[in-house]
Amino acid sequence: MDYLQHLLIPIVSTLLLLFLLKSFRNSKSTGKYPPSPPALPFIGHLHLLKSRLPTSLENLAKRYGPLMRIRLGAKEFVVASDEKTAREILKTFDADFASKFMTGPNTFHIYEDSSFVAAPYSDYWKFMKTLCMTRLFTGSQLDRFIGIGEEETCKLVKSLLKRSKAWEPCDLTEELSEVTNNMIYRMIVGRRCSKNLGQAAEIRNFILDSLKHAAKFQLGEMFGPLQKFDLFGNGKKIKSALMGYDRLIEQIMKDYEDNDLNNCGNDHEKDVMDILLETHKDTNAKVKLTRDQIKNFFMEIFMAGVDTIIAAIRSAMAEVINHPEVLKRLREEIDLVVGNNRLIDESSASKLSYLQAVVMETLRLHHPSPILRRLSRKDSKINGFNINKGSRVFINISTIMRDPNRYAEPEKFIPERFLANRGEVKGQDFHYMPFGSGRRACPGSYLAIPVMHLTIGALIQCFDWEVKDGDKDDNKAKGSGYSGACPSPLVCYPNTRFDPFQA
Ligand code: HEM
Repeated sequence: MDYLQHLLIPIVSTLLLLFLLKSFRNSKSTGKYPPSPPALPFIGHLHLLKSRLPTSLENLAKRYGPLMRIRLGAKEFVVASDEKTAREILKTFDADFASKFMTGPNTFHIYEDSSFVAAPYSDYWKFMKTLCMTRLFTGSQLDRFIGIGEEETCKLVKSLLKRSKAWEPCDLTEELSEVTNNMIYRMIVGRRCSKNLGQAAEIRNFILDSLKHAAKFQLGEMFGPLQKFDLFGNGKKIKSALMGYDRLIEQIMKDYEDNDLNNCGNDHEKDVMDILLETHKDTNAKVKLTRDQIKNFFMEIFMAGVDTIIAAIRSAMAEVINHPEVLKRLREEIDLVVGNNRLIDESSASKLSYLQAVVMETLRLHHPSPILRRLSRKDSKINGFNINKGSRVFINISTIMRDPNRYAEPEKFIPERFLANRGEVKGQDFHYMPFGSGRRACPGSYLAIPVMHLTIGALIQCFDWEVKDGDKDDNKAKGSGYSGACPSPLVCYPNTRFDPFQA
């Protein structure tokens, strides 16, 4: 015991001294660095994050301003919470903040340093982003994806017609989950595997499993030194789920390779896997893609694309069900433009301005991924404050998109506000940026928007909706975690209003 005391006293005193020195240094530089709430030793400001991350950060910003510093365990963050500060970071100094940082318990990732979504601003990231914007998610691939979207929407409507006939409730979130997952899967590997949609479900299960165990890491465990000890065995479970995914995707890749992937000539016939494997084999390509990078890219596309779309459609449906006046106006518009003898398709959806306004308002009020991340690549000055190279930056778009100076009654669902002022989703309005902005903006917006129009349009055109337990859905994000895209169940009865297959 004596021995232990002799050992502990100097360790604790040294740590305390280091902490006091650091606090003193920080307090001396308050004029130059963004303000920060008082921190506790070791945990920093973790104790101040009492609700969902975006809400906690919003509450702190009300006291400490639109640019503040916080510490979560061992890691320091700068948090931007208003339009002007966001514009500085995402436009004026976009290149200086074009890197990102990994979140989550990375120690257990099996494709180390292969991320695209969290990659630093590197040759690999630039190469992949250009590929996304020129071949993977635009042009003929976008046309292919919209065709897939229309087919999957038809399947969804047929499945709901059956439920309606049997007066069975359905969990709309679950139904949307299958449809959206199939869409992304078919876009990626549809040329070879479109018949095997069981594989799509398997991939989703592995990825969901890994995310479920990752979510069990407490913020303190995630940002502190405890992560590598894997105290509760969640790291091991993450690894095991990722290995399951790896086996499956490896098998799919081999199947493509063994079956002569160069079989199809133009991009219109290729799927995303074709294009990536072709790039992988191209000896003249600017960047040599590794197998791990391809596998990780697909996993990240599932993560970035599936739950965001599900969460957004789910929130839109709950809002429309909760607001009968919105439902009525939406339906009148659909009936007028599409008529009552065919199912809505993409070309008619693009003419429905109220439907588009409903989607825009949903993404403003219920954003599935409410915090943008950046990593500063050099020392800079934002709002007159110093930001050091290597600072991790959070941009709280959930707060920015509910700024009362920009939006009257910001907590209310009012699609009409986007009729008067159409706005746009490409990230040039820094008070409305559901797909982010600047170099790191979302490359999937061109896919997501038409799918949302199509699906919501079809659900409103064909069914009346009744929430199973009560009149309304509370439409609150249930996730306490990081991304916010935790779509909760929406159990309701679909009541057939129009059957397009009998028309
Ligand atoms: C409603 C649906 C979606 C929403 C709300 C959404 C939103 C976002 C946001 C806010 C970002 C971060 C942007 C930034 O930091 O400036 C992002 C990044 C990204 N999204 Fe989406 N997204 C959606 C759908 C999709 C889809 C369907 C795909 C692909 C098929 C996709 C792929 C990506 C990728 C790869 C990134 C990382 C880009 C980079 O780091 O350069 N997203 N998304």
